[in-house]
Amino acid sequence: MSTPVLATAAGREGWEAIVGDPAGAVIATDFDGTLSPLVEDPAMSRAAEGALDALARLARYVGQVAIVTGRPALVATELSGVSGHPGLGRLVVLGHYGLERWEASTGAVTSEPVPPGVAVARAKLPALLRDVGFPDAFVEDKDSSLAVHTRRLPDPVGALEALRTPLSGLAESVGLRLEPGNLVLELRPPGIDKGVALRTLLESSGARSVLYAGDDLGDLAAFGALNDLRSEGLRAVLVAARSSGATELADAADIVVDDPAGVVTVLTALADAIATR
Ligand SMILES: O=P(O)(O)OC[C@H]1O[C@H](O[C@H]2O[C@H](CO)[C@@H](O)[C@H](O)[C@H]2O)[C@H](O)[C@@H](O)[C@@H]1O
Repeated sequence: MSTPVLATAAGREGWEAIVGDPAGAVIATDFDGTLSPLVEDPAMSRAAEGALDALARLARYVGQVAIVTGRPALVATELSGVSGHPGLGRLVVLGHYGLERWEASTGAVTSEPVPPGVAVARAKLPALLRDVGFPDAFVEDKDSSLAVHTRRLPDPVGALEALRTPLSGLAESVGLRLEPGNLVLELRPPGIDKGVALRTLLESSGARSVLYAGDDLGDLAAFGALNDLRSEGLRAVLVAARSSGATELADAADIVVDDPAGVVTVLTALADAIATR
């Protein structure tokens, strides 16, 4: 498979660094919209065809392969099907934007404590949604955070906008942060994001290079951290999938693809390049 179009010199340097020194590389990818096509019901997300095989091929050569997701680590593990997948025995899943870490080698999850504000928000949320006219908004209770989805409402974008201010008020009143995503508003603990999670992973694995793929606003923090780390000498390839339509991410990427199938193509091309170097 041929090398994908790398729009920037920094991206080309990152790609060459990974191919030339795979043992020093981390391959990290978001789950929803990047490894798995977006679907109406979050419980129905599955890894795209070929995604796990592409990751497993890369895992033979690189220092670390990881999924960095807003999902709870065990949920992402289950939906993606990574547990027990051949070749993914060293994979890690950083869940809840880094609050949790699942290791394929042990099957164990480590996690930070959940702030008490989550329980208060959980109790107040149904009445708030009723009061503002969206009693049918789907609330995904992720234990450490609460995601209010509008995808299945009659006017998903209008509902998202109408819910932003009241949910922001609720989050603030209980010490949480409101984070927007693709037709979702999440009330989650402060101080965690994919930038912090990825930086910690890269430091602990002594990475000299990284490829990170994402699709949504929650991935901007990871892109930001990688841009900062580039000025400290890390080589990086930033991949954006257009799944969620977050143009900010595509604008900041070295490689832009349409969807998870495109991400699989990029991962496969990288594995091919390493295998034939
Ligand atoms: O960090 P990620 O792995 O991308 O997770 C971000 C959120 O993804 C999920 O919501 C998104 O995907 C759903 C399934 O395709 C879709 O229905 C929803 O509209 C999207 O926003 C997940 O449900 C959230 O918990 C994650 O935080």
